[in-house]
Amino acid sequence: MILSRTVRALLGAAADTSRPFAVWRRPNASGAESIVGCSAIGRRQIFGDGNDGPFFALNRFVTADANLADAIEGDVLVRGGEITFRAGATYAAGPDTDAQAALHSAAQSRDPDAPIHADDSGVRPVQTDRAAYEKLVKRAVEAIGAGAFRKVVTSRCEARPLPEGQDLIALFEALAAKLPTAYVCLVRIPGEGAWLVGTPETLVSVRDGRLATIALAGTQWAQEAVALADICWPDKIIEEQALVSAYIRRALEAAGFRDHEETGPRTVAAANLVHLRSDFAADVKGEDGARLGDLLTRLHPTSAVLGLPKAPALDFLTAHEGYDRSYYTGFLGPVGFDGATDLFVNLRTAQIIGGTAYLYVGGGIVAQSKPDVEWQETVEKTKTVGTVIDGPADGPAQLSRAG
Ligand SMILES: C=C(O[C@H]1C=CC=C(C(=O)O)[C@@H]1O)C(=O)O
Repeated sequence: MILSRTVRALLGAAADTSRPFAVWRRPNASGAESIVGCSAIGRRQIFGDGNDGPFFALNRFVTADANLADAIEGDVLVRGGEITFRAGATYAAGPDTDAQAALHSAAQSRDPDAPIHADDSGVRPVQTDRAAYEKLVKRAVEAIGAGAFRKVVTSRCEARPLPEGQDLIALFEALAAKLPTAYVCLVRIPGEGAWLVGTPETLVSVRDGRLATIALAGTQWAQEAVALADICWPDKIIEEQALVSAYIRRALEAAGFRDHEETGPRTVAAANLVHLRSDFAADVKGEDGARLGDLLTRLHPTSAVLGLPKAPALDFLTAHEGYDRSYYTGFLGPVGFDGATDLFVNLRTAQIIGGTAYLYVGGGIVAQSKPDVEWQETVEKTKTVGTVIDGPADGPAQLSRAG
């Protein structure tokens, strides 16, 4: 998937004029879609009254209200390669406002081949080295042993330099080519760098009157060629994933979606990794949004990114994790875009500030977890986005080994 020169020029003009944009390729889709905001990032309610998208939502790991997100307004949309501009309640082929006209004219005079960079400003996250991460995991296992919680998801950040003059869109295209089944997106936020994401995890999707969510947990990585169906999971991981499924089931029921369907767990591939995944679906035809908003606030952050029970797990992370996750393990995605809302957990992700990519990675810790294995799991997880940061794209990622 290669963005057209016209779309490249539009996104480049947005970057040059400090306007936020998001460009994404949905799982198994061939083309990309985009939203460009003509104003700075604002705040929007995702589900509920007054939600008249489209906009692109971004929420942080720690948030007072998951249903109230940072938002890139849908002032300009790109669908099927076609650019349209918001004109009141509809979209037109040409600009309708002065801000849209200014963006359009900046796009027309921009060299489409000129690279698009991330701003060099933004708060750079603190990195955690191997010794400190293993100490964190050991501490988490001790807290579980002392009965503080059953599971906690610890994480860390690692910086990698980008090649000189690296183009953000080239990184996005390379990642999309590598990860055909992931949700791949690039969000450029003036003053805060950009996020490059290749996530396997849907948080909530609502389209055609159906709601879908998943419980994703447990990680193994490649050792030798094994068919997905033949991959065995230790009891520790089966229990860890079952905890996440139980948590999602409870959230669905508490929000009033009692007649939901559940399938799985089954093994799924995500780049060089495999996970256990259960799928949940419910009929939401005629919903006014209140129950969906309630569900979102119950789901986020799920026990796949925080732990269980949530409150003591968060207290532990606040006290010991030692850095700000920012949008990592938050969620993002288009809202009210062609009548659908698709939110994904911000995993397998890098924040790019200037010429540096900050990779965020983590893993679920339970009573039997071993610090060195948990460290290795985070190293394996850096490879999902790291594959395009460290080298050129060479076709879709293959699961060659499992263990
Ligand atoms: C927290 C991450 O992964 C989560 C999602 C799938 C599997 C996970 C695990 O095996 O621990 C994590 O819960 C991450 O990739 O940074």
